[in-house]
Amino acid sequence: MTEPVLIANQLNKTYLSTAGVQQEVLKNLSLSVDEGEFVAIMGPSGSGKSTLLNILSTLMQPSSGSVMINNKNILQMNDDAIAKFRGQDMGFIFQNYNLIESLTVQENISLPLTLQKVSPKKVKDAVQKVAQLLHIESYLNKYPTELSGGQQQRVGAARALVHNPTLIFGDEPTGALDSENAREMMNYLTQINDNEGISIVMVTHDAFSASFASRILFLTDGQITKTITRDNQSREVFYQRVLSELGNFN
Ligand SMILES: Nc1ncnc2c1ncn2[C@@H]1O[C@H](COP(=O)(O)OP(=O)(O)OP(=O)(O)O)[C@@H](O)[C@H]1O
Repeated sequence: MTEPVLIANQLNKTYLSTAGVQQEVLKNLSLSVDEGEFVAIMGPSGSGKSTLLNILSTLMQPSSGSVMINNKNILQMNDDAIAKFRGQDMGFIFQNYNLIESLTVQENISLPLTLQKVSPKKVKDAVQKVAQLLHIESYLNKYPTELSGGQQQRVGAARALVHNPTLIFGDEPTGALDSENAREMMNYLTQINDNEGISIVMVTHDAFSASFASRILFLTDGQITKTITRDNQSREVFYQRVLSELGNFN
């Protein structure tokens, strides 16, 4: 039986506006993600997707509720333990890549390992391996500004993967890509999910990207109002299903 890598229980999040008005953005939301699962989170703008992802990935605290990752309660860890945990167990892929312009591609990808004080030889080997997988070996010595958007996105993905995380979080990982690069990124995520058993939790508004997931959670007003699973359907058939579900929502 597969074990859950992530269990979120009864999450609530309330923001206080500058005018002092409280807004409940997540409402008693619970979910779990199994080892090796690929989960997409969809929903209308403002439904709480990014807030949920930020809480699941330790970047934000909920108002109440708990989050367990690999059997550890991440809300009870101190800042040092959280930083170490993020560095070792999690990978992040964002829409805007978050690459550091003054560092080369090689240095950007190395960052999670350098921060963990891994030996230079091991860092080099790990970067080579991930660069091969993502077909970016030829521009390891370039700077991010010399690359196209799709290339930068692949470098961001390489950095998310270089330390062998057990869980990858993506916030609109194909948001800035054209359709060809989006397809390539999703094929790549599918490959690491299938071959390395890395679990993926991804927020997207894009039906095409979501159709690569094995399960899709639809969020409305801070609650999961619908879940669909791909089971043994082809991606193409699942894509049609996602489109029709989105039609029901909009
Ligand atoms: N830091 C914050 N302070 C106050 N309100 C916030 C904050 N972050 C988000 N919100 C509000 O919480 C609600 C949910 O925002 P969130 O970004 O989680 O939604 P989303 O589903 O990811 O939206 P989108 O698809 O537009 O990115 C919105 O109404 C937003 O204005």
